Amino acid sequence: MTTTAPEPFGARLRRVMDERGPLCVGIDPHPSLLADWGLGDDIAGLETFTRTAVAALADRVAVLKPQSAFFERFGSRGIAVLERAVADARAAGALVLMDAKRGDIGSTMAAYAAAYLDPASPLFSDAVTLSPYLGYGSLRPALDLARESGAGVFVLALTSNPEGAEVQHAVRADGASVAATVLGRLREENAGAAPMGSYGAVVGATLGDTLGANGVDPAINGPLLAPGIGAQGATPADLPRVFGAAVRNVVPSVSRGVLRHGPDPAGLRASAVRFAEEVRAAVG
Ligand SMILES: O=c1ccn([C@@H]2O[C@H](COP(=O)(O)O)[C@@H](O)[C@H]2O)c(=O)[nH]1
Repeated sequence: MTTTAPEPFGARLRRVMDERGPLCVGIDPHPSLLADWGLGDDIAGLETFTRTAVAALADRVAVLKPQSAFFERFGSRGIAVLERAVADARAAGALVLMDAKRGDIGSTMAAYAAAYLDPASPLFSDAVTLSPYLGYGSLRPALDLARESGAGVFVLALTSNPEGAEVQHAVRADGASVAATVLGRLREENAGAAPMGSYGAVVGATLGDTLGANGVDPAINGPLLAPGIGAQGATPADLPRVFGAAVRNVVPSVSRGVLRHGPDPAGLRASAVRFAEEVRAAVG
């Protein structure tokens, strides 16, 4: 029996970015948003919020990014809502990036990889966010399983929050910063991939021109998830200054900035369209 290799995440992402534009919308059911939408801070509220957001957006944005923490806080019933959201979003044509920021020693990392990157898992997603702070090499089980299953990863490099710099700009004995080291490893992982690799980085849209000032090159021949647009103060117009020539691989991400326009599905869609237009105007 012959089996066909799955199409790599990088190729699938490039295609949906070309078709729909590169916007990623986060599904972050904050307690305050549930209240604003007239919903209870309970499992019924979580379910209505999530279904509404997915139904409004999954047939038009490139990527939906559920924030796992907001589902985990409801225990197993929250995870069931998350599983359903992943399936519904993928069925409507969006790629799902599970924002779980997992990272652990290699043997445990293999279990996290099985949870998100094994197609047999109920939480299988097109990609997952990973934290490299147990050492980039500890992520190997996830990197290998992603390659096998045609999934992707986004490794934290330079996060959008101001506290990240003290760790990420720290300089190693050889003079390279932690962030530049993570980006360099991803560049190696993506070498030779076309149209782009499946190993992405998280680089905040909030960073202004600090990348250049710190000698960090975001060109990794892979996708660059850029959170921080909207509630954290960045705008699509900031993207060229942050990313320079690598801006073509940027997946700009906004959560509360769109979700605050719910619960009316038309309001959510109109907001996503506005952000998408601003991205197109800024990036081309
Ligand atoms: O550097 C990072 C990495 C991840 N995030 C996540 O993105 C969303 C941002 O939500 P907004 O409402 O658009 O501020 C959230 O889930 C974060 O955990 C990030 O902000 N920065």
